Amino acid sequence: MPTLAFHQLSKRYGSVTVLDGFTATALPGRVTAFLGVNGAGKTTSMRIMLGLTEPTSGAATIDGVRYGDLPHPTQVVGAVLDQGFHPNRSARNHVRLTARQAGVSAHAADSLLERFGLGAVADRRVGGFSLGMRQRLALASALVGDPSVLVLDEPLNGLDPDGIREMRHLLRTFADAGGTVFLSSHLLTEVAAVADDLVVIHGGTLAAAGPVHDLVSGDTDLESVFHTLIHPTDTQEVWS
Ligand SMILES: Nc1ncnc2c1ncn2[C@@H]1O[C@H](COP(=O)(O)OP(=O)(O)OP(=O)(O)O)[C@@H](O)[C@H]1O
Repeated sequence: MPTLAFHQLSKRYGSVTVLDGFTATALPGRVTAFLGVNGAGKTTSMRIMLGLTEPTSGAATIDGVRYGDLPHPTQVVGAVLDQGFHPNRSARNHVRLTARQAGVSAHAADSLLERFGLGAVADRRVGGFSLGMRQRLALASALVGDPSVLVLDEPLNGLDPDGIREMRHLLRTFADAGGTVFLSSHLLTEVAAVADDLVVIHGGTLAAAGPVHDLVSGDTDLESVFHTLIHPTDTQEVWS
């Protein structure tokens, strides 16, 4: 099962440096949460991992191979990024189209819609879907190629409590079966409940990484640990 690795990743847009030697890994069998303030470079790093953005230097690899060099990328990596759904396309057509591109049967696509509770609305246009329904559809599409890696940009956004519980269960099951899950989120309480490992990015570089239980313990919670990392002079140091 694949390890995701960001090696000395840098990305500049003109005079703006977004990533500045960012190095981190996400391991198989683990749910790794990717944290950072707005604009920290999480989406940019994920886009580089998925071959959608070119780094200025460094590389992002999946078991040592860049996404663009994988022979069958959709069978290795499932991704949820900015959900650019065609609003007039039905959920069924959307997943079937993704399935066709991945060389998967329409029947398998339909079963995924059922599995994600979208069977009853499968023929409705996605433009009328709630944010939570879009998240489910995006995840169903990401799983179409039966990948061993999931790269998910804010997959918990817009989900109701049941949706969050289902998502947690799905990610846990996926990782327990050996899969690699790498997800960004600002919902720290939910992250603490689902993640095994954390990767925190700040100032374009790695601010902290490691198992949640090593980083958050005793009377601290993830929120205060995160705050201390991002504003180290505000409070006493939490991490050594
Ligand atoms: N195509 C682009 N051209 C110029 N700047 C960009 C481009 N894409 C991203 N940026 C900038 O890079 C920075 C990092 O953006 P990014 O979306 O990666 O952050 P993020 O950590 O995902 O933020 P958020 O938590 O708000 O989603 C931002 O300042 C953003 O404006």
